[in-house]
Amino acid sequence: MQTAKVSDTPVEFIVEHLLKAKEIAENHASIPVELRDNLQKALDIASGLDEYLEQMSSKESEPLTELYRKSVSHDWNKVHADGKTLFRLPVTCITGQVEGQVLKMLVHMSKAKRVLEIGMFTGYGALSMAEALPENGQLIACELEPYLKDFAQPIFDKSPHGKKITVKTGPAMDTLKELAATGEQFDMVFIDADKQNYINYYKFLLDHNLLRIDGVICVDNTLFKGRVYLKDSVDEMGKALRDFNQFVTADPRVEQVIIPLRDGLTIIRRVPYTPQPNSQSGTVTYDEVFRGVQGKPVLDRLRLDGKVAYVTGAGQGIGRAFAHALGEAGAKVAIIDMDRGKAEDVAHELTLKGISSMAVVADISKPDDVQKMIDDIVTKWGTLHIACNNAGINKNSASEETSLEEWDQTFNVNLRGTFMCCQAAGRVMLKQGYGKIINTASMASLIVPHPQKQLSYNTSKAGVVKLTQTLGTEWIDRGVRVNCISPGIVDTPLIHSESLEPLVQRWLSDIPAGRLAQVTDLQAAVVYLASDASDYMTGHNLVIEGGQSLW
Ligand SMILES: C[S@@+](CC[C@H](N)C(=O)[O-])C[C@H]1O[C@@H](n2cnc3c(N)ncnc32)[C@H](O)[C@@H]1O
Repeated sequence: MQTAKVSDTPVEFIVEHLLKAKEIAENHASIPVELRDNLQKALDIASGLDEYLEQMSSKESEPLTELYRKSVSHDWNKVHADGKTLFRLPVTCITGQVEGQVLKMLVHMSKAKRVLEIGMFTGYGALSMAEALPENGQLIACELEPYLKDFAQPIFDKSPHGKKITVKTGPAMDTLKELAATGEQFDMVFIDADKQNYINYYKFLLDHNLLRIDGVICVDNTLFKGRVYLKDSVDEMGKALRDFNQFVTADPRVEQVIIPLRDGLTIIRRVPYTPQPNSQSGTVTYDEVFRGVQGKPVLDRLRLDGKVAYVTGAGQGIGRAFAHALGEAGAKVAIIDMDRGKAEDVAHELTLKGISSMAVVADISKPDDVQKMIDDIVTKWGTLHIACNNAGINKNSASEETSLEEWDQTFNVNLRGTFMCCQAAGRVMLKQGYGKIINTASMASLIVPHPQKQLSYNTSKAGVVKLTQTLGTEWIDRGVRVNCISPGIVDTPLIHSESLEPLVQRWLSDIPAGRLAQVTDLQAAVVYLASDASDYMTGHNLVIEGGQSLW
């Protein structure tokens, strides 16, 4: 990678001055050898830094390499002399590999979906950030010079991430006004344009809510060759950046840090700022609605970090989806299934996603298995907060022909098994004064699904609802909430079996939503019922059936 020939960053200036000092020392025989040695050591440390950072940071993608090469070999003086750009663009203004990698990391870490760049140049920073955006992510790049949009676009087009980038040409402040007028908001902003306007861009972003709370602003060149802190430095740009840094430091709406990378990169986070009551704060009501319960905004109250959960029947279908959802929300999850292979596969899936997980084999119709599964979880993770009793079976037969064997099998798993799980989990939870039990009931607890005949299933699921209501009211004053979820007809491979496939069309005509449920339609509900956000809900049957029970 080509290094800048003209000093541009504090480190490059340090190197330049050390080289001069070394030259002077070499021309003066009276300079002690010790001083020369120390100068050389300082020079080695300073001059090796940038190269080492480049070597030890992830390599850029091919489109970025091409973009960099094309940018540094372009004759920008000629472009300006030919009247193609308003200003003469110095090639040193390109964001390089290391800073590009930092920006990319920040997009990943902040989980940004919408990014704004102010000052694109040839698009190195824009493409670096776009590479970290999700498929549906969007980056808007503001650039004064239309020439640069035409320069960057062919390389953006070669990258699978280029389609996420929209370039808006013209003065950035005009674009910011347009974006504010349409109520746009961003998760991350990179300010890297005309230095004198930094403060105006920053103020506009915060004053017009263009940056979401907890969003991040990265600002380049905030050390400006060291001139922001050098006492004898008086040039316009250095002064603009010094004023900018001071303004940000005094702004209570943000937290910030300057990283001494290249010419200085400030990272600013917009914090949930609450002015002191009694200040000139108008009619703001400073209660939990405003601040969030325990200071947490509503989505944070759905998090399950530090919680221990289990899901029965988690080897496939709804249970697997529940286990993923609880894990994604932060819980450790025990995958319970009769089938060891399936339980281990799902536990492995969770581990791949960085979720703590364990596979437990249990037949929940057997009391010893149920007790052992609870003991295994408590032994491994010390406690249990969330019990998701989902395992169940469904057998079809005309009622006049339903055998006692079918009835008993269904009830043994669906109702007796669920009761045993509730009881064993409940004993741990009542002791600690906290727990969330979520049972899987069914829309069949409310209506009689047809034309299939499933008396024992329907009756057992109605029993699950009554079990839930009874436990939910009996245990809530000791901190244990019990609720259930009643899914409609869920699109699983079973539905597409030879015997059931012909019924699908019939069911669809009974469903206002016009489609079967996907297991993912149920995931948010289990997280809600498992979280503190649902603490006032107990004994509830949460029906998710696309409206089917209403027709
Ligand atoms: C330091 S370079 C940006 C480098 C770029 N972020 C990258 O990743 O390589 C500054 C850019 O800001 C643009 N610029 C300067 N004044 C501007 C303004 N008022 N509005 C929009 N862009 C501006 C310049 O044309 C130049 O391309």
